[in-house]
Amino acid sequence: MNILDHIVADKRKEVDFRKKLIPISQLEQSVLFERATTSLAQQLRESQTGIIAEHKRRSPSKAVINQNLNVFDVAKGYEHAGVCGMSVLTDGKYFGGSLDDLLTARASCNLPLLRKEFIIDEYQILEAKAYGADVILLIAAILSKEEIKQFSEFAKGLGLDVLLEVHDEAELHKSIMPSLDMLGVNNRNLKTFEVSLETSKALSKWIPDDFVKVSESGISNIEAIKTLQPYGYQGFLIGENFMKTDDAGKSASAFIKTLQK
Ligand SMILES: O=P(O)(O)OC[C@@H](O)[C@@H](O)c1c[nH]c2ccccc12
Repeated sequence: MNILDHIVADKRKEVDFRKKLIPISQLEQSVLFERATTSLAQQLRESQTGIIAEHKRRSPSKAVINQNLNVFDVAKGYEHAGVCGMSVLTDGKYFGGSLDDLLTARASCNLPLLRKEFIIDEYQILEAKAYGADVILLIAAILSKEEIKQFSEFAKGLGLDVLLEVHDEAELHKSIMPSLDMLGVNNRNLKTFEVSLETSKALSKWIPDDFVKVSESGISNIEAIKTLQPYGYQGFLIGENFMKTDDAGKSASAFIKTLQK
């Protein structure tokens, strides 16, 4: 089994347990369930910079990135920096995140929030909504075409944007459907952790213009963005580069200022 198989196997157990603990009716009673969401896709279309900044404490590929920052400050800092949206890792076992992190980010800023999670069940989409997300991530590598359709339509019904993540041509071809807002190309192979911006370049031509193109992972400098923009990318998901510093918001701010020059 590769790491992704392990994550998904653990996730199935976790979701089964959560379902027993908190019934859907309770999730639907969250005040946030009625909140009007903000479209990240729209923000990216209107932006010159397109930065989606992530909160990530650790990852299976890098071990600890930073355990010392608090989500409330990071969210405020990112908002202040002028990012388009924030991604919040909610997986606990492999990334050290939680749904509480999402809630804290929601309480701290008005940015569109992406629930960064390994979604394998509609229940997790209801959780995303109940904890203040505006966007969900769907990962093509762990879902069938039918699941992508079912989950994305379900999310759209709740007013959430959908970012669909792919890593190769086959995943992309099975995924293109009208219920998605953004197509993300992950430069990191989640099975081997290899990172290459070439992945974004190679796949861009297969992404129809009606989707906002997002390049994810391994972006650590302005040059990477300048290289990817001509390929039609309008969104750039950056985690480690900001999170590894003492002040993620400040790093994002400096990055965006340089990008605007
Ligand atoms: O820290 P980086 O290299 O800037 O990457 C951020 C983000 O793209 C990455 O965390 C990510 C992309 N897709 C995922 C799916 C699950 C978990 C994490 C991810």
